[in-house]
Amino acid sequence: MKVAWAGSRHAVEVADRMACLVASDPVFRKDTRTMLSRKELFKDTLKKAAHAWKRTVELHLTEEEANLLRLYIDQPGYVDLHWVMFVPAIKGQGTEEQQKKWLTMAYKFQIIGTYAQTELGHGSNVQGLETTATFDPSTDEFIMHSPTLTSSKWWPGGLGKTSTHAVVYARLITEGKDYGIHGFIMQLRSLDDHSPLPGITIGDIGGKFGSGAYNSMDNGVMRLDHVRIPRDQMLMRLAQVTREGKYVHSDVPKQLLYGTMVYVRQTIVADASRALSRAVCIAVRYGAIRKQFGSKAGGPETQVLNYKTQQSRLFPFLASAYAFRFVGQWLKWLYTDVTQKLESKDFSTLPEAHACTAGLKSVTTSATADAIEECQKLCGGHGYLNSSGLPELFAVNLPACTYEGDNVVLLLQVARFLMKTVSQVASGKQPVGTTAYMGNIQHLMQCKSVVNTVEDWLNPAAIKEVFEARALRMAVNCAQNISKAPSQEEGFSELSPDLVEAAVAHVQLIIVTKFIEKLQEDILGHGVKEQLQKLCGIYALHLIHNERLGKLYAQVRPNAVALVDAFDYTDHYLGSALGRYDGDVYSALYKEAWKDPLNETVVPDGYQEHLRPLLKQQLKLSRL
Ligand SMILES: CCCCCCCC(=O)SCCNC(=O)CCNC(=O)[C@H](O)C(C)(C)COP(=O)(O)OP(=O)(O)OC[C@H]1O[C@@H](n2cnc3c(N)ncnc32)[C@H](O)[C@@H]1OP(=O)(O)O
Ligand SMILES: Cc1cc2nc3c(=O)[nH]c(=O)nc-3n(C[C@H](O)[C@H](O)[C@H](O)COP(=O)(O)OP(=O)(O)OC[C@H]3O[C@@H](n4cnc5c(N)ncnc54)[C@H](O)[C@@H]3O)c2cc1C
Repeated sequence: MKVAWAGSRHAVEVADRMACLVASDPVFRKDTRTMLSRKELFKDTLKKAAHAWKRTVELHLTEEEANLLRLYIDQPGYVDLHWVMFVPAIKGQGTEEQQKKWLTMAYKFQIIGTYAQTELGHGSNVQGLETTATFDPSTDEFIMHSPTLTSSKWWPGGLGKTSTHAVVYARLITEGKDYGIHGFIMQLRSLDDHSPLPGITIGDIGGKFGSGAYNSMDNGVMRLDHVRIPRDQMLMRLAQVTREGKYVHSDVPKQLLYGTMVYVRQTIVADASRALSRAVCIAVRYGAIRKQFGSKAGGPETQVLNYKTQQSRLFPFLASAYAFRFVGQWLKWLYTDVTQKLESKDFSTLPEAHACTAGLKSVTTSATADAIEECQKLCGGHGYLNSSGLPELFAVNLPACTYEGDNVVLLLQVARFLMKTVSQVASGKQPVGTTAYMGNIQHLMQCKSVVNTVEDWLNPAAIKEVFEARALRMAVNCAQNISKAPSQEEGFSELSPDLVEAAVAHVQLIIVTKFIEKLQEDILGHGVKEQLQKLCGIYALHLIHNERLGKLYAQVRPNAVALVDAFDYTDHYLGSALGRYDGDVYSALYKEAWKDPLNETVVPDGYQEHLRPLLKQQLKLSRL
C-alpha cells in the first residue's frame, strides 16, 4: 500500500531516507514550536533553513531530495516562496538571458526571492493591482512606485524580513499608456548588510491565525517610492519595451503571466492530500487506541473507531486522502504535458490546465481544511491540544483555501470554462479532455438511473456515469438559466452560486474518474487493489449520500490502521502525541504537558502580584 500511496518504490525509498534525515537531526526538532514567541519562531526558521541548505550541499542532495527535506522540516518560511514561486516565475516569464542571469544566483542562494503580486487593496483581482512601473526613456529605466496606500504590496511570503529580491507585479506604463500587469525583478535589500534599498519601506504584516507554523513565515508589506530599475529587469518573455519605449507584445497568450499560479495550484493539490492524510493518520490511530464506554456487563470498553458514527465521519476523509493523492499525481502529469506543449507554442490545452488546476486546488483545499477541523473533533478533548498536532496542521492548511486564489473565485473560473464548453457542444463542437463527457449530452440528459441494484453502486462504470450525468445536468441547467437573463454577464452573476456548485460537481467527477483509472493500473501488493476499490466507493458514494456506505465502512474498518500506516510518516513529521506509531498516547500526552514554559515553576509568575493579594483580601473579608 506504501507504494500505491507514494507512487513508486523509488519514491518510498527517497521519502524514507529524507524523513529519517530530518527526524534524526536535533536542529529540526519541532515539539516546542508552538511554545515559542513570534521572534523566537522566526529565528528558529532562519536557523532551520540555513541548516537545511548546509545539509543539502554537504550531502549533494538532488532537487527531489532537497524538496523532500524542506517538506519534512515542515516549517513554512522564505525558502518556500523562493523555490515555489520566485524561481518558477523567472522560468516562466523571463527570457533565456534573464533566466541565465537570475536563476544562476537563485539556485546558489546568492539571492533570496519572493513573489510580490497581492496588494493591500487587491489580491483576487490581479488586473486591479495599482503598483506602477513607468518607463523613463531618458535613463532607460522603469520607475517602480506605490501611488496609493492600497497599492502597498501586502502578504508576499518572505517579503517582510528575508527576501533580498522579488518578482513585483505592476502596471506597465510607457509613452503615457497603461499596458496592464507585468512582472519585474527588483532588488529590495542590500546584499552587504540586508538593509532596505533607498525608496523601499518594508516590514512584516504581523501575527496570523493560530500558534506555531505559518507564524514562522514573514509575510510582508512593501511600499515603493519612485524606485528606479534597469529596463532589462522587466520579465520580457511575454512582452518587451524597446529602448525607445515602444511596447511590443510577443506571440504567446497574455495568460502566461498567470503561469506561476497554475504551477503552484497543481502543487497545492498534492499538499492538500498530504495534510489530509496526516490528520486522518492521527485520528484513525488515536481512534484505535481510545476506548470509551463498554458493554453493560462491565466488559472491556469499546474502541471509538468501532462506533458507526466515528466511521461515517472519518472514513470519507481516509478515502479522500487517497483520492486527492491520485488526482494530484494525474494533475502533475497534466501540468508537465501543458508546459511541454507551451515550449512548442501549442497553447491548445492551456484553458483545460487552468480549469483543472483552479478547480482541483479549490475543491481539495476546502475539503482538507474542513476535514482537519473535524479530525480535531474526532479526537475529543485531546484533539484540541497543540501536542495532538491537529491545531497547527489546521492553522497551516486553512489559508490554502485563500492563497494562490480564493477558492470561490477559482471555481467561478471553472464555471466560465464549463459555460463555454456547453455552448460549444450546442454548436456541434465535440469537447475533449476532462469535458469529453459533455459530448454525450443526449444520453446523459435522458439516462434513467444507471444504478438499479445495490451492487450497481460498486460498479465503477455506473458510478462514473452517475457523476457525469450529475455534472452535465447542473452545467446545462445553469447555461439555460443564464440564457434567459438580459445579458450573459448579468446571468452569470445572478447564477454564480449555482455555477459554483456545478463547478464542484465537475471537479468531483474528475477526482472520481482519476481514482477509477488508478484502479485499472497494475497495483502491487496482496489485497491492495481491493482496499483501494472500497475507498474509491466510499469517496464517490459519500459525495452523493448513498446508503451503501455503512457496509463499506465495516469492510474498511479492519484495515483502517494499515491504510494510514501506508502513508509512512515518521512520528517527527506527524508531530502528534495522539498519532504516534507505537500508540503510547497517554504517556506521550503527559510528557508533552510538562514541556510547556508555564510549568517551569510550580507557583506561576504573577501569583505574588495578582493572585496572593486577591486571595488574602477575600480571606480577610470572609472573617469580618
Ligand atoms: C507552498 C505554497 C505557497 C503559496 C503562497 C501563496 C502565494 C500566493 O497567494 S501568490 C498570489 C495568488 N493570487 C491569485 O491567485 C490571484 C487570483 N486571481 C487570478 O488569477 C485572476 O485575477 C483571475 C483568473 C481570477 C481573473 O483574471 P483576469 O485577468 O481578470 O481574467 P479573466 O477575465 O477572468 O479571464 C481572461 C481569460 O484568461 C483565462 N485565464 C485566467 N487565468 C488563467 C490562468 N492562470 N491560466 C490560463 N488562463 C487563464 C480565463 O480563463 C479567460 O479565458 P477566456 O477569455 O477564454 O474565457
Ligand atoms: C497565508 C497567505 C500567504 C500568501 N502569500 C502570498 C504571496 O506570497 N504572494 C502574493 O502575491 N500573495 C500572497 N497571498 C495573498 C493571496 O494570494 C490573496 O489573499 C488571495 O489571492 C485572495 O485574494 P484577496 O485576499 O483579495 O481576497 P478577496 O478577493 O478580497 O476575497 C474576499 C471575499 O470576496 C469574494 N470574492 C472576490 N471576488 C469575487 C467575485 N468576482 N465573485 C464572487 N466572490 C468574490 C471571495 O470569494 C472572498 O469570499 C497570501 C495570502 C495568505 C493568506
